Amino acid sequence: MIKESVFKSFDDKSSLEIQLAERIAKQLQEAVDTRGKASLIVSGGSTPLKLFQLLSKKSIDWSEVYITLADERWVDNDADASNEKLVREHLLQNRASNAKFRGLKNMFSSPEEGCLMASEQLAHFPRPFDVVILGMGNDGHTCSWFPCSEEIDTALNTEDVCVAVNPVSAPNPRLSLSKTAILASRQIYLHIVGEQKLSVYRQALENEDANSMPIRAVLAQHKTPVDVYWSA
Ligand SMILES: O=C1O[C@H](COP(=O)(O)O)[C@@H](O)[C@H](O)[C@H]1O
Repeated sequence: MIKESVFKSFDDKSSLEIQLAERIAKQLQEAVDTRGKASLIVSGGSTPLKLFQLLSKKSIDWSEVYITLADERWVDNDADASNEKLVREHLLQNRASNAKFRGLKNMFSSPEEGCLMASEQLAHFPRPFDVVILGMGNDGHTCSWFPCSEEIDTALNTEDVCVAVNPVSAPNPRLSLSKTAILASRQIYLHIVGEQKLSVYRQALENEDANSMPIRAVLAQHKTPVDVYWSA
């Protein structure tokens, strides 16, 4: 059993989103005040929509905040499955419309071909990343570290920033930040909602094989602080 992460439980989704948005905004502004700029890595999927909307209204020097994705589906940027589309529609709005956003998807036809360019685009991001917001799937994946993919070992062990992933049980080829890149951060938040994800999270704490439960690669490490925000 691992107990390194802080677990915060909320009775409802809305209280979680309000408090997490407040905390992230404070950390980003502190980073700008201290180091002149800040970096924020965000996930896609369905969980963070309201959190993004709240964050977008926070009073931060957004023009000094560099934002990218933890992972992307290799689809057009205007496709419904695109994480970039989600971020543009829900986070890069209001005050956050001034942020410096770099997506992971580029003109190459596959994530394997686009991987190098995507990594290079992130070269000017402030490191370590100030804040990383992760989600988690019911199969225990985070970012696009899919347990069903052939690339899972690479995603968890490469020193490269990005990795191409082809999940078998989920749609779309993906480009994901690697474990090495994600852990080179000052603060990671795992944002999960619902009883099923709580159960998956608990299984990940018990299961010693990160390849079959990749979120464990984030939870079972001592390098980077991880706060888990869960609500019913
Ligand atoms: O495919 C993905 O799934 C996870 C979890 O998504 P959710 O819909 O269950 O919130 C997400 O964190 C990741 O960025 C996304 O590409």
